[in-house]
Amino acid sequence: MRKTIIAGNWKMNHQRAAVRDTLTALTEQIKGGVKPEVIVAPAFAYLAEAVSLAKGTNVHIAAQNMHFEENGAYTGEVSPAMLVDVGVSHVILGHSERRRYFNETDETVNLKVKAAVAHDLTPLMCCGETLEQRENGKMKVWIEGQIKAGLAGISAADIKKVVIAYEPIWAIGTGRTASAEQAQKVCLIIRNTLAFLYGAAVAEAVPVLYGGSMNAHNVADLTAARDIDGGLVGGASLKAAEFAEIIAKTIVK
Ligand SMILES: O=C(CO)COP(=O)(O)O
Repeated sequence: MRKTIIAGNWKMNHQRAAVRDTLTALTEQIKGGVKPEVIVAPAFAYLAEAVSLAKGTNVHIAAQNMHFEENGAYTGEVSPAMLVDVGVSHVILGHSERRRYFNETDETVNLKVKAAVAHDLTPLMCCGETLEQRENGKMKVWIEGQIKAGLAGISAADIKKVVIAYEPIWAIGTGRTASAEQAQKVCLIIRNTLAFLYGAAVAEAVPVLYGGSMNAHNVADLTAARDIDGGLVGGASLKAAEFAEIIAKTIVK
């Protein structure tokens, strides 16, 4: 059975007081036994504080990015070892905003996925197509390419430590969610690509999440789909009550 995961990507939102208030309220609201695994990704500045707030609760803390090197002259960067050192357990890699605004490529994403796995950090590797690619019939080839390139050199043993997030760029922050049918179709493409690379049994074990305007109204529909194993939630994860509702309505198959 695959894990079901709901992850909140806070992006560049929430300063110290809001991090504290939201995490405290969230852990309170979901403490009575939670079915999906819950992850929250605050900004770098608050990771240590978030880890200490989440200690002893069922919320895991993720970073939103990292460098692939251990240390060195990389001004402004944070290494995998530093994330582990502060108690972070997961890391979002290759988000489309990082690809678009910070020149992330499949090659750098791949180096980061390898580094994460080597440090026992669980990577949430993102992929997703633009509206133009979708409308031009290029979605399948694009997604397969992102998965293959992002996972190059990752062994069958290590892929079991990886989570994939399908985030169609046209659905992020737009209020325009992919329908459950559209999202399932792409998550199946991803699983078939994993099966091509690692065999069907291994592919069945890898969680594939959907992200893009996910909310309390659409989460049940989306997570009921066979190959959607949870969500990577942006805007709707910023308020504890709304995020807790999403978690509560997630279908764990
Ligand atoms: O990018 C996302 C999560 O990583 C999705 O963002 P929204 O849920 O705000 O569309």
